[in-house]
Amino acid sequence: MTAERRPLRILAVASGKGGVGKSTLSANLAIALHRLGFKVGLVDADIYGPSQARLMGSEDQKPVARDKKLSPVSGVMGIPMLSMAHLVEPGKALAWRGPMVSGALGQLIDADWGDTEWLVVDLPPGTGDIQLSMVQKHKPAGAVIVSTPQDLALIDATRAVSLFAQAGVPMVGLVENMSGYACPHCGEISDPFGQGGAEAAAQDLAMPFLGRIPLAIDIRRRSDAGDPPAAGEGPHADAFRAIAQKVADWAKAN
Ligand SMILES: Nc1ncnc2c1ncn2[C@@H]1O[C@H](COP(=O)(O)OP(=O)(O)OP(=O)(O)O)[C@@H](O)[C@H]1O
Repeated sequence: MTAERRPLRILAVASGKGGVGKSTLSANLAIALHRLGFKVGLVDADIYGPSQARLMGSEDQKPVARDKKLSPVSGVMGIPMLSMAHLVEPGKALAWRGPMVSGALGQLIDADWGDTEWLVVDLPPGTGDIQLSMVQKHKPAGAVIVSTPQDLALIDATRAVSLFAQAGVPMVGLVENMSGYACPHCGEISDPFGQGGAEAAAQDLAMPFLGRIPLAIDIRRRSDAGDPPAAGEGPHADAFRAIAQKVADWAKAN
């Protein structure tokens, strides 16, 4: 009875640029952390373009509200989660201004998360209203930045890093996604976006490099089908687990 309830801590997953695989990483990271024994939940903070309901195979579920608090739905491996996709009709555009979006984000984050200890929050790309609301109101315990290896994405990633740094949010590290493509026919590895860019950028920014995820058809196919590779076995699951392990080490030390 006297045991202290552990506060829910937020792990923000962000990128400067869109389409670099932030949602894919967030879903797989949440699953990999869950498999490492962490009590994780997942919030899709991409209010205008939510994708986590699909990635986590929970599109058909509707959250209920109890005492004005939403109860999360259940994603892959029973991970509690919430996304605007659970609350609005599929395909319907949300024409909302900043304050409404910030209110919606608050409803998702301040839901009834039970004994969840870590909330992985998938942010929309860039440094706009949602990101500001996130750092000012919800104070993440740490941020993971996702980038592809090419220069333009890395410049944008640097901007995202700077937003969190200005707000005093600790950096967990940088993940390089879509690095190296293995041809499914001949096995030859090519680097459509260059190689090693994110690791070098992490060094320049004096932040840890958490690892790389290859550009792989299987990752796209399984994630888009609501069965993310981190939930299975194989080299992709191993790659996500290795990143989750580094995040877990950081979490234990902080
Ligand atoms: N490592 C990968 N290999 C292959 N496809 C990937 C990989 N990572 C992401 N994708 C695919 O790229 C597309 C964009 O990924 P995702 O939606 O995760 O990016 P995002 O950064 O969250 O995008 P947005 O800016 O729209 O929020 C998706 O179709 C996803 O399946």
